[in-house]
Amino acid sequence: MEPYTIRRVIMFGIDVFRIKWSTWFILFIVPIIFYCIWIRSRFVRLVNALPGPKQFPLLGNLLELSVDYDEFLRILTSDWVRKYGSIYRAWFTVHPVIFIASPELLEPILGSHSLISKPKEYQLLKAFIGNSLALITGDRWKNRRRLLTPAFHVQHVNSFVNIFNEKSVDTARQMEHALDVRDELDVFPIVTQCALDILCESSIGRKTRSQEEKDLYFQNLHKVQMVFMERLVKPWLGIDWLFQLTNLGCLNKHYVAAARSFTDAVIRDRREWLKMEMEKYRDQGAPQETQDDIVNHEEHLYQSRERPALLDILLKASEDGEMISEDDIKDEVNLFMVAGHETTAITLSMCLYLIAKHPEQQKLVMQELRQVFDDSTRPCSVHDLGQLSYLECCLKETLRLYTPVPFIMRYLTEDVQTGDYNLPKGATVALILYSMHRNPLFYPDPECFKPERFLPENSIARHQYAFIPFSAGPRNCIGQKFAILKLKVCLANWMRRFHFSVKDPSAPLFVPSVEVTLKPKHGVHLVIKKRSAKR
Ligand code: HEM
Repeated sequence: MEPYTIRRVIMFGIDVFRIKWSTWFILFIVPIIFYCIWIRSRFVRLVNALPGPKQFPLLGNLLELSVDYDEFLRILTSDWVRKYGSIYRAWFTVHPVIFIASPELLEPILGSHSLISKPKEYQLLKAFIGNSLALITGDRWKNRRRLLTPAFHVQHVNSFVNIFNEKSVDTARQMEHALDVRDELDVFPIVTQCALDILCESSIGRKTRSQEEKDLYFQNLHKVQMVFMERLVKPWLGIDWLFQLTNLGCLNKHYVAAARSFTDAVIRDRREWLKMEMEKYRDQGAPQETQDDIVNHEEHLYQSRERPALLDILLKASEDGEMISEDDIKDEVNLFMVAGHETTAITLSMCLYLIAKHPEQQKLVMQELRQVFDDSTRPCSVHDLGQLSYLECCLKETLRLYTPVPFIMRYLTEDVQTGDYNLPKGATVALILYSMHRNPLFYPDPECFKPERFLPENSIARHQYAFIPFSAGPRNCIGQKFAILKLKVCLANWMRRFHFSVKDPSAPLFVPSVEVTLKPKHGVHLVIKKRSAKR
């Protein structure tokens, strides 16, 4: 070999060696140095000052949490609360989450007007609910919340009682038909449909879509939530670009598009209806009609009882040039459809289940219903609903035992002192409502269904944050009043028509499974008998 060539080979070898070392340095040494500095940082020291399971470098507690969802939730909501107490931390690789299950400890967070940010975990739902109220923060959230709040004012919500009556009676008819074939029924799907129909009519639009479209919507919604849980349990799937490359990422795109197409169609229905109404009006009024008359009529349509509150407000805001785009409207509608129907469907199903399991409490509810309605199946009025205080206790006890939203999360934008701990800015906290609602300190014999806990005389001494199924503070559930009214109407209408029981009363209370909201894992199977002598 020529000396020149030998020299070049040697130089190349040295270059490769050099490149290799610099690459090694960048790939391994620099991250290790960063890691060593970070592990000694104030943030990590404060997080690790909290009790919690021993973590492995880089992996954190991932090995213990690489289990199926039910197990994952059992560990977080039960095992670790019992082992480490009402506040503990767990590491998801290098991302810590601080879990809190005590009213005193979560009050400084939920009660604060500045701690309203949501952590990155919620962004996993962004493809589905985009920049909707539940995901945005800061001034954008404040403005949007201000815009939507009037749709949930008491008078407005009260005006939906007729729809609640009509839809729940339709559902009662469906139950009756189903009973011609069998006496035991899984009420969860039928109640879920009722909840969605109510939401479509009262908040979003007059029409619900066809049965096939609704079924498809439910299926896709379920799949979107399963993907969300999968990404939560497997943090590497939380990296968007990586997720998009996976098969699950492709499937998710399809599920999201299919679920969103249902709500797009609902909005389209609404717009078409409005256009038709305006055309009808123009055809009737025609030549002497002034622009003012047309605007007044438009106003009338927006305010009419036939027009749904929420979508009206959004459409009107977009027409008035407020900061809400067509995509924002779609995102908002998607959020309300899912937040409004799933939570109420689970509460209704579980309340029926608990009442079916507890004949004594069912008798007490029936006594109260007879006092208010005699034996009639007439529609409920707002006044009637105010008198159903024992039914309300049953509802609250259901929300305690089967809290539909078991976790809520916040991102700390500032340090927070709670109890003996200083929680650092930048941390993610998960408030475990499900565990807090089963704390024997506030609820002796917590697994038992005891609606009397919520009688006023038994609630006075309880911490105001010990029962918060609708969350609390500035970012609480905007649909709370709507939900309570809807739940009461449905239950009052169904219970006056049917007696509910379970086939095997000695069977243990079933295990719920969790997606974003709590779900009955194997449905809610009840024995239903028609009550006699209705007027
Ligand atoms: C039993 C029924 C319901 C329960 C238990 C429930 C529970 C909750 C909870 C715990 C939150 C707070 C979530 C968080 O902080 O991350 C929330 C927020 C929300 N809920 Fe509900 N909800 C119910 C019904 C409804 C209904 C009927 C609607 C609408 C029609 C609704 C719309 C919303 C919206 C839009 C938010 C986000 C509020 C914001 O971020 O400003 N919810 N809900």
